[in-house]
Amino acid sequence: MTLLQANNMRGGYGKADILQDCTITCDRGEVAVIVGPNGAGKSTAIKAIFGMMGLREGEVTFDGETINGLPPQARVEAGMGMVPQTNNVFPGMTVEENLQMGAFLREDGGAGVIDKVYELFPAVFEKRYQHAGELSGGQRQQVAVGRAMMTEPTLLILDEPTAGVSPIVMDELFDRILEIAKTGVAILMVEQNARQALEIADTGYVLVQGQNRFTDTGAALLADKEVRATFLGGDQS
Ligand SMILES: Nc1ncnc2c1ncn2[C@@H]1O[C@H](COP(=O)(O)OP(=O)(O)OP(=O)(O)O)[C@@H](O)[C@H]1O
Repeated sequence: MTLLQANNMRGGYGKADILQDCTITCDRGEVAVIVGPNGAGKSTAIKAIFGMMGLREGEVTFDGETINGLPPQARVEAGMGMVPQTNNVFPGMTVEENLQMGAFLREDGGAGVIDKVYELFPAVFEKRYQHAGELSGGQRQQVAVGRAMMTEPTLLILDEPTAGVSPIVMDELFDRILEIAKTGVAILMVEQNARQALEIADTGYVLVQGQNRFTDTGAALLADKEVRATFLGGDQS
């Protein structure tokens, strides 16, 4: 049974449907990446999957249960973790406090998990007593991912984790994300850096006007002439 199955999603803000029959799935240990032009509905798709937006049609199942009616907090309890695109850390709190905030659902306070997060992100460990607002963009993203990991999610959803970071920092973040996937966590990620993201994707979704335009392995999408020409900025290798 696939961990996340979001079938035929239709919905949007107000009267307009941004998502038009959009289907996204993601399984344990798999990296699924959603790419596509600006305004295609990529962020909207993951908002719907996380319960931040209702659907007019379609069904989202998680771990075998239909979760359409559940609010985000209940989805976190069910095993989803979310890293929003912006405002994803508390700048006036220390790094460690940020991580502890991520453990709000845990009865054990997350003591053992914080060590795992520090192991995954040594730079975060080094800065643990600094205010998150003082960190570089890449380090802040690591804290944001670490915060989401504090509930030990089975599905980690990331909205453009590499926005505004340098290529080196992007590679580093993708390496960490792959490491998380190797532990069996399902990763669902929206990315502007489509080429680099598809390189690490087991499955890629090219979304256009709220619909699946292409769905294939990351490698197959990177090799597809039309995808390259239309969505990956030309035919460079
Ligand atoms: N809260 C909102 N209220 C109304 N319309 C919205 C809202 N958020 C997004 N939209 C609109 O929905 C459409 C899809 O937006 P969305 O952010 O999902 O696209 P995207 O593919 O993630 O694009 P980008 O790469 O630019 O972030 C856009 O036309 C956007 O203006």
